[in-house]
Amino acid sequence: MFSFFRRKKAESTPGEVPAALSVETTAPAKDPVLPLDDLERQALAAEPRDGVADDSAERAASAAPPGGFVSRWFGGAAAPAPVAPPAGVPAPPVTPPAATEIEAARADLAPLIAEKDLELAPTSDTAQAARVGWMDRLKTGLKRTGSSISTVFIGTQIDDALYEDLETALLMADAGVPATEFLLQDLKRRVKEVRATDTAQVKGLLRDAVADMLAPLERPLVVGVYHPTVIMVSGVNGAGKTTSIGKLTKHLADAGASVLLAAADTFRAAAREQLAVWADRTQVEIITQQGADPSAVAFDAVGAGRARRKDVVLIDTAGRLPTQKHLMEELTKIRRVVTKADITAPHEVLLVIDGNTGQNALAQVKAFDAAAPLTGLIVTKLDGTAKGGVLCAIAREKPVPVYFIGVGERLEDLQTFKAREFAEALVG
Ligand SMILES: Nc1nc2c(ncn2[C@@H]2O[C@H](COP(=O)(O)OP(=O)(O)OP(=O)(O)O)[C@@H](O)[C@H]2O)c(=O)[nH]1
Repeated sequence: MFSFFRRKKAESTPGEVPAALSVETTAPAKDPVLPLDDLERQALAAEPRDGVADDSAERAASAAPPGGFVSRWFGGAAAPAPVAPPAGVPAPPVTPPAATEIEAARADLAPLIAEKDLELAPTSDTAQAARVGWMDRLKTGLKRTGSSISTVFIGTQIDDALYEDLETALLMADAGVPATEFLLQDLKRRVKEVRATDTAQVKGLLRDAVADMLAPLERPLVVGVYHPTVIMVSGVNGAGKTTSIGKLTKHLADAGASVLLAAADTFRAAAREQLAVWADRTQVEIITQQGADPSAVAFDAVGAGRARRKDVVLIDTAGRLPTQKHLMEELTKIRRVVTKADITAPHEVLLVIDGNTGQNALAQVKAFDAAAPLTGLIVTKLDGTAKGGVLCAIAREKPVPVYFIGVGERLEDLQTFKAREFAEALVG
């Protein structure tokens, strides 16, 4: 699910709900590669880039509230102006608002919320089929490797052997030791509580336990509180970043948001071309600069997003491995430079993980979070994996919200993560 708050027109009377919502119509991208024009360059050049305190550490700490699940912070209805302070003047501290302030901001914005919370719900029969298909394919994957959790419950006895088999099955599905131990204990408690007498009941209780464990990861991606909402997308090579950006762009554009893509993978020509294809398909603009510093592209894109009054700027970054220290540092730099272009940005830092990666996905979450604090995940390729249990490991050991799951290569194959559905697919 993502919530999309419409832009409040500057000329609107306070409290007045604009009759015609002010989201721009995205112009068809005739030439998908749009360099900054002179005026925009001058406007950006006029904005000092120096003297902005690096508040990333403070923000990293503050963006992780107890439990670590609230993935974003709001500046309230009156978001801080997205400009850098004059040179030499230290940046004002960016303090995340308290929960009550967030609620107040939401209430203020309520009349401006488009339609209501928009959800990446299946909009067509095809998408509905893809969703059903994903659940089937996840279950099939688990069966194929002989690690099906479901088969554990074929017998009738609730005994130690059942729990042992279940432990093995959970570990085989890459749930990891801490999550597996937690789930087993939780399950035993539930079994005792309801005095379960047959294994079918136990299976249902395990579904509940997994769903409860994953529930905190089910969070909406909110865009539209900031203009533009700047979303950085990171991940290892081939995880599905560009494809996911394409899919997300489609959903955002369908919801009426104007999107600007930034190809900050400046090394691989194919990566830029791939993003340009998605831009073309979804009819949005894209900023690319061959061979440029990725941070410079990101900086320019944020500036262009403001100048062109975009609702969302999506920054695609190059694939990198956590072991490639210099590339991880580059990610830190991109994030820092984005903050220089807009002191409130990036508003979201997403990590795309390949659902087939299993336990390594957890290591990726930790490593990327250390380089550029994460606010959300997109888990791809869940249409054919035996390792979906890793989400339990993430929930237990490094809880970062899962905004979306990828269940195929088509545009409509991006689904909102639903803990209960996932638990049902995993447990069978
Ligand atoms: N089956 C399946 N394939 C996917 C999914 N998401 C992405 N892919 C495929 O995975 C491959 C890699 O996707 P990309 O989007 O190019 O990955 P990337 O992370 O941008 O790659 P780099 O730029 O090389 O780091 C492509 O063939 C995609 O079609 C998914 O949810 N399911």
